[in-house]
Amino acid sequence: MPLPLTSEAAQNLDFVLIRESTEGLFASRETFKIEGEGESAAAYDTQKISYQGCKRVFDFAFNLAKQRKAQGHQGKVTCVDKANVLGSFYFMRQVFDETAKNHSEIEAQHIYVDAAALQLVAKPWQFDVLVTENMFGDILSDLGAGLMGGMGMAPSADIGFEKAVFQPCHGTAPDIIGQGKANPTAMFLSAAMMLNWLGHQHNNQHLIKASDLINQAVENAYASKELLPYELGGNSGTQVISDKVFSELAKL
Ligand SMILES: NC(=O)c1ccc[n+]([C@@H]2O[C@H](COP(=O)([O-])OP(=O)(O)OC[C@H]3O[C@@H](n4cnc5c(N)ncnc54)[C@H](O)[C@@H]3O)[C@@H](O)[C@H]2O)c1
Ligand SMILES: CC(C)[C@H](C(=O)O)[C@@H](O)C(=O)O
Repeated sequence: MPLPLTSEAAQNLDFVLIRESTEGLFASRETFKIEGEGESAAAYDTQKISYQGCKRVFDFAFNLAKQRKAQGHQGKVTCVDKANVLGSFYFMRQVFDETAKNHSEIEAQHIYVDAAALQLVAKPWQFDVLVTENMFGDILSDLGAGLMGGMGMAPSADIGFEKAVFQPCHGTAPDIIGQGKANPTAMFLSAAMMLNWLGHQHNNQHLIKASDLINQAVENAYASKELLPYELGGNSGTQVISDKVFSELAKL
């Protein structure tokens, strides 16, 4: 893939960002309030960080790090918080430390979100699995997408205990609507993640194989050096990138 970071280490960039997506600051969408009027008015959004919400997302992060370690990755989980300022994040950090004790074969570390923003740009290859609150995850996942080449490159998944939704990280891209410039790669990679997840859920090797084939076709399409998406300064649009990925898929 063509990457914005030119350092040689960046060529081996491979981390997963896990975002708790049911609570955090976003939970306030249900309870938002404005008190007072005129110049004395103040708006309040309240962050919710629950023990159960933390526990399930941290267990998921450590289990993922374990699977990745078996595939040769670092075996490390980094909790991104702001525990030096907000009590809710101090609480979250305590649950992280408690959970880490049950996964002693995995290295556990913390980083404040502002430091994480710097480190994700300066040395992102130091990370393996990052786990964080909803709002921080919303912001850092776009940063992560930028590191891997842009919004059109980044797949994502919302994974529950039994059900999951897969979609690219990006939104509706209103600034490029109708121009044929949208990069479909994130959509293909999200579909591959979906097949992989379904394959593991249902113990179906065909689905896992189909997922591997899509990933390989995308990799081969970019390895050909024929593609440079608009978001990276090139002129490969939706049709060109799709055609190339389909033709690589047909060869596998
Ligand atoms: N997953 C989601 O449901 C999701 C995620 C983000 C934004 N949104 C919604 O989408 C709308 C637009 O939000 P936004 O503009 O902040 O974010 P966006 O992700 O739609 O766009 C951000 C930037 O990335 C570019 N981009 C996005 N997808 C691209 C692609 N496939 N190929 C090339 N470039 C791409 C856009 O052109 C834009 O410059 C809003 O209504 C927002 O709420 C939804
Ligand atoms: C549209 C918005 C609610 C959405 C989110 O934060 O979940 C988006 O920003 C995203 O990153 O998927």
